[in-house]
Amino acid sequence: MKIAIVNSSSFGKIFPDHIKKLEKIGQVDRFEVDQNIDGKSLGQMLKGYQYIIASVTPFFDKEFFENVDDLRLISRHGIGYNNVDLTCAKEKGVIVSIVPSLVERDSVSENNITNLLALMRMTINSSKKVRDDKWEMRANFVGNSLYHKIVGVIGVGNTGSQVARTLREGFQCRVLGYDPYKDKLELEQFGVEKVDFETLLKKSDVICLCANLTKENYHMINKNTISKMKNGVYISNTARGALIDEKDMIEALKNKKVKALATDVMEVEPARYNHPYLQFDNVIITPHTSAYTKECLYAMGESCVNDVYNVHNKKLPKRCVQKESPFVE
Ligand SMILES: NC(=O)c1ccc[n+]([C@@H]2O[C@H](COP(=O)([O-])OP(=O)(O)OC[C@H]3O[C@@H](n4cnc5c(N)ncnc54)[C@H](O)[C@@H]3O)[C@@H](O)[C@H]2O)c1
Ligand SMILES: O=C(O)[C@H](O)[C@H](O)COP(=O)(O)O
Repeated sequence: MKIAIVNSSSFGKIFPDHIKKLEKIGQVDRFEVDQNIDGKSLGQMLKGYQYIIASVTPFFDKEFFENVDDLRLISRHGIGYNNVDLTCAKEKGVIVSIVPSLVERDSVSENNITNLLALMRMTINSSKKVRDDKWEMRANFVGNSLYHKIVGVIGVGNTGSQVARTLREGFQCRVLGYDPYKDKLELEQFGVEKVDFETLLKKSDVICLCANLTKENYHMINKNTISKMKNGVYISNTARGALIDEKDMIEALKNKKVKALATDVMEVEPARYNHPYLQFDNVIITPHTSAYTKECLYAMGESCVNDVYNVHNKKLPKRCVQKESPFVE
């Protein structure tokens, strides 16, 4: 048996005891590949592997599946599976798994709120002034309070519901939720008022993006939808970069329609130092690290190892995407 860990080997993301467990099943190899690697090269590189533990990149597309032979499982070290062509995986008999909901919920929702608070209180810029010996400039850092704001959560799943609960209980926010796949009652248990997209855009002081990326919601935050938002809205995105049309967001930051943006995710990752977002002081970018707490990463690794063991023992993984997703054709 051969197990490939792709783009997840660096910086201790997969813990040594997990590697040891995997080595009990077979040979474990690690690959670091460019996110733009073509499917054919990726498939040829991973030919002969039965199990892949995969990061958020690269893309496992049609060409990839055409070039692998006895692959059994792609275990996403994460929740978003937008980098895997599920239809082709299904045709080829490859199981695609993701980590159980609760594994990432707390760390990711925590980072959505952390980044949001850092934006609203200008924490990064004010702290930088102290390093630059400019304490006297403190009056430049009058922010906004998060307490009692109207927050719009787009995508009320694991992350979204926990963001909502924390902001409602902790910060006494009113939380509006837009999620076409969740009914009113489901949202109410998190204290979220179910609204349509237009209402959310129109009424929210703060918008938290927590939806999975699909063909339907690609660039859902664009010139048209931004124009419907309140002037001076704050946005925090921990879901996927491609939910936002970056060129339209840059325009909105320039004309101050959007007061500030925090994003942990970019349409093209890694984002480089010269990305146009970085011309703005009121933008915070974190390098896709919402899940990066020791607690969360350990549980993610554990889950991937369990998935490999389950498929190796002819059982289904705990969360098989093809079984549970409404987005599989
Ligand atoms: N930054 C990170 O490190 C990190 C970590 C975990 C997850 N994520 C991303 O965040 C996403 C959400 O994570 P989750 O655990 O909450 O997933 P989830 O599947 O529990 O929740 C996603 C929610 O979005 C909803 N949704 C789907 N399409 C929508 C649309 N067009 N408009 C509004 N809502 C829509 C779904 O119905 C679902 O309730 C993941 O798919 C992943 O891409 C990022
Ligand atoms: O979808 C997720 O859960 C995360 O975006 C992602 O998986 C982060 O972890 P990585 O794949 O970089 O290990």
